[in-house]
Amino acid sequence: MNELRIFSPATVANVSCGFDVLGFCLDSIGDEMVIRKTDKKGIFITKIEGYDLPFEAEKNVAGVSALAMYEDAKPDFGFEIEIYKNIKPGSGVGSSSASAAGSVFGMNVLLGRPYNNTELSYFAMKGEALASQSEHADNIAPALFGGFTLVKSVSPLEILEIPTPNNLYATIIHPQIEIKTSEARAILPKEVALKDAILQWANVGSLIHGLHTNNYGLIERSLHDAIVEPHRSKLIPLYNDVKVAAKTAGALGSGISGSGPSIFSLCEGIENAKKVEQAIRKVYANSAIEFDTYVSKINAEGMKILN
Ligand SMILES: Nc1ncnc2c1ncn2[C@@H]1O[C@H](COP(=O)(O)OP(=O)(O)O)[C@@H](O)[C@H]1O
Ligand SMILES: N[C@@H](CCOP(=O)(O)O)C(=O)O
Repeated sequence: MNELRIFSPATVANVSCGFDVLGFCLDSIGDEMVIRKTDKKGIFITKIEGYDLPFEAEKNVAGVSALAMYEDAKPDFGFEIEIYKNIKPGSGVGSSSASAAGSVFGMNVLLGRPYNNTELSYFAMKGEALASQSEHADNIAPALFGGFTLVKSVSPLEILEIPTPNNLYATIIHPQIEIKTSEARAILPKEVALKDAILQWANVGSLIHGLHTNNYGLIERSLHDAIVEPHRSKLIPLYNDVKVAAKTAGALGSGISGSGPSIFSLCEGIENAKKVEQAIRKVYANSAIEFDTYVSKINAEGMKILN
């Protein structure tokens, strides 16, 4: 095989209480990428459609992760990368991670799959660091593994796959403003109060237990963020109104998706997820801000090979 086209999914990182460690993979939003072997050695980004992004491999997250893997694999050929972007950069649903993870996923298939998903996450993290100025894998791991993932540690990289209750859906609203992950990280405090840390690790533990035991009530009671949301929510217009509307319409809970501005809600069942979508659309419909909404099953598979 010399060429393949992939679907590289969007993700929701953090999942309220799990800043930098928890994430899940979406089904209905993502980019497409074509990865092709070429005789000329090196990494070449040859096409980008959808958004204006750099073609130089060193300046594009897809190129940086590809170079990290290429330097390790040392093949006697090169790769061309085409990026068909649907996920707006700065959206908070893993625009950068879809590209950073997509290039290495596709190259790995063309190389005969020498790397496992954790190794691919390691290379992808190098690309993600270009966009966010930080090496985290909570947006990359779910794109590569699918489902929910927990990044237990980045050095050494250890990623755990968490089971997803069958009837769990996500509703996303993406207000069309750009928040760069690097900027949303820069406003966070360097230290946290012990009382907030206690709340947070109790919620992370109970959210993981709720996911393992299909306990929607426990998931609902765990979707709280005492540490990051108070700072970042100020960057997102109508944030609290969306949370209240989603809860009133039956969501288990809502939070900032990744570094924002997208807001996710988790819902039991597709009917609930669609009701929540209608309710949060009404919140933004009365504003001057353009927005998109999506309802998605949790994508258990992650990346998909299209042909
Ligand atoms: N292939 C790429 N896809 C998306 N963003 C990229 C890519 N390459 C470089 N970037 C840069 O990364 C930044 C967007 O990443 P980030 O702020 O993390 O947004 P998101 O939360 O949507 O992933 C922008 O500055 C963008 O120019
Ligand atoms: N944990 C990171 C996740 C960023 O995700 P993205 O989808 O906004 O790229 C953070 O919150 O900074």
